[in-house]
Parts: sequence; C-alpha cells; structure tokens
Amino acid sequence: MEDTVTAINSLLQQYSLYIPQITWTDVIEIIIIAYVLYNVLIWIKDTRAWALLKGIIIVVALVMIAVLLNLRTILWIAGKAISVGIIAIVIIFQPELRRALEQLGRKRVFTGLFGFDFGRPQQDRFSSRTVEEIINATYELAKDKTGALIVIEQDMLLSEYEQSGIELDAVVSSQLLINIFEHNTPLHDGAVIVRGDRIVSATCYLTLSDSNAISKELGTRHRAAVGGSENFDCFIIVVSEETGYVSVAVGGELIRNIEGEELRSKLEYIRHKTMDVKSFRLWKGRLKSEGKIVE
Ligand SMILES: Nc1ncnc2c1ncn2[C@@H]1O[C@H](COP(=O)(O)OP(=O)(O)OP(=O)(O)O)[C@@H](O)[C@H]1O
Repeated sequence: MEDTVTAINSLLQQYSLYIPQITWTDVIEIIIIAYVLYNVLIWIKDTRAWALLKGIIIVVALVMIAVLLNLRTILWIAGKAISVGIIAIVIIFQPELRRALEQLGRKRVFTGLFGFDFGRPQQDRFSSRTVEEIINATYELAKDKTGALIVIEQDMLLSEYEQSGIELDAVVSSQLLINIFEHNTPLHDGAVIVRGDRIVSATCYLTLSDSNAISKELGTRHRAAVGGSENFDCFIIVVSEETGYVSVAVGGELIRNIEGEELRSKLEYIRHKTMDVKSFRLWKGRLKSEGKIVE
C-alpha cells in the first residue's frame, strides 16, 4: 500500500502536480464556508443587496477591462474607491445587516448548544380554545373579505409592536376579533397582538419589509406581515381584503391562500413549540407539493 502511495506521489511530482493533504479540519472549514456563502447569497437575493451585487459584478468587469487595456488612471481611481465603497455599503445596508444579525441571533444553534434559552417555561403557549377562536374569526373575516392582521407572539416579546397600538387586555374570542377588524371602527386599522390567550393590543404598526421576494400584487398589509415576522419570531396571519385569502408569515416568509385545516395544525404546533423559519419552509414545501396553496 505504502509503495503504491509513493509511486503515485513520484508520478505526480514528475508532472509537477501537487495534491495537498486534506485533513478533517479542512473538510469542516469547507462545509462552514459553503453554508455561510449559501446563506449570504440567499440573503442577498431577497434584499436590495441583489441589485447591488449585479452593480458590483459590472464594476468588476469594467475594472478587468481596464487591467487588460492597462488604463492606469481608471485603475488608480478604482483602487482609491474600494475602501470608501466598503464603508458606503455598510452604511447603505445598515438595516439589512442589522436584520441579518438579528435573524442569526434568533437561530436556535447557540441556545441549543449552550443551553441558555431565555424562553418561557415549558407549558402550552395558549389553549386549544384560542386556536379555534382565531380560526373561526380568520375564516369569517375571509368570507366577508374583511382585511385583518393577527400577530401571534412566540418566544420573543413583541413589546415594540404592542406599544405602537392601543392597549387591550381581553380574552381571545372570534367575536372580538371580528369586531376589531370591522370596517370603519376605531380599531380596525393595523395589527392585533395575541399573547397567550389574550389580545394585548390593536391598531399596531409593524415594520414594512423591503424584500424583493414579495409579489408585486400584494400591498402594505402583506408587506407588514412579512416585515413583522422578519424582525421577531412571531406567527402572523393575514386576511386579504381584496381576495379573502388567508396567508401566514414566519421569519420573513409568506405562505398565501392556506386552508383552515392547515392553519389549525400549525397553530396547534405553536401551542407547544416555537415555529422557526426552517420548519416553516418545510411546511411551505409540503403544502406546495401537495398543491394545497396557490401562489
Ligand atoms: N405597517 C403596517 N402595520 C400594520 N398594518 C398595516 C401596515 N401597513 C398597512 N397596514 C394595514 O393594511 C391596510 C392596507 O392594506 P393594503 O390594501 O395596502 O394591503 P394588501 O396587502 O393589498 O392587502 P389587501 O389584500 O387586504 O388589500 C391598512 O389599512 C392597514 O390596516
């Protein structure tokens, strides 16, 4: 065996070829870098950074042409512009970078590894009665094409959104939810925040998402649902005034036009566990493959 390895090595050396030794740390590094790059590219694709990336590719192509033609003045300007450009990118994309870091912080990798989970005690988040009340209200509102935005708190406290609205402290009931979103009533605008079995606030303002992935046919209500779920780990239900479709958003992703049974199964799930982006994507994929959602 050793003879074979030596023979192969001398053969490679003869042709000036060199195969580096790959250790298990190299493999780990390759996996980590591939994972990080993949996620950065996905993030770029879903934000304004996508247009920026295309701009950078064009600039790099122009610089390469300048190198080939030895255009020294242009190369000098490009060299000086790089450091300023990097600072400018950080300033321009500060909101996206902040959101990306927040999303990273929300991933359960570290809490799982080191055990510092600041979540609540292991008990049901809300009762199955609350699930039924939310579902009844949602589909009643959908039937009448009354727009609604219901934010269900998971692990992260939604105080920021809560404070932007009018404080309530009422047990969740379908009648109350329907009443809140009734047109031309003082509380119908904005979102309702549900914490446990109670509605804590109405007319709340959620941060609008600036994601390019949101369909152009959707307006600010859906954009607010996506934006709200980008910043916090909440589960958001949207009823469209235009179509009567029920959609849900988690982690900046939206599933449109879902059926009551699907919504019930997910609300039952988050009664006991936190729904994160990964499980939401898996659910989205399954619904798509089963043809249960229309996009
Ligand atoms: N940032 C926000 N936070 C909470 N609610 C919002 C926000 N922006 C808009 N809304 C709600 O969305 C309503 C406007 O919805 P709009 O028609 O623009 O959205 P849409 O996504 O097209 O929904 P629909 O299908 O219901 O028309 C507002 O009246 C308000 O109630």
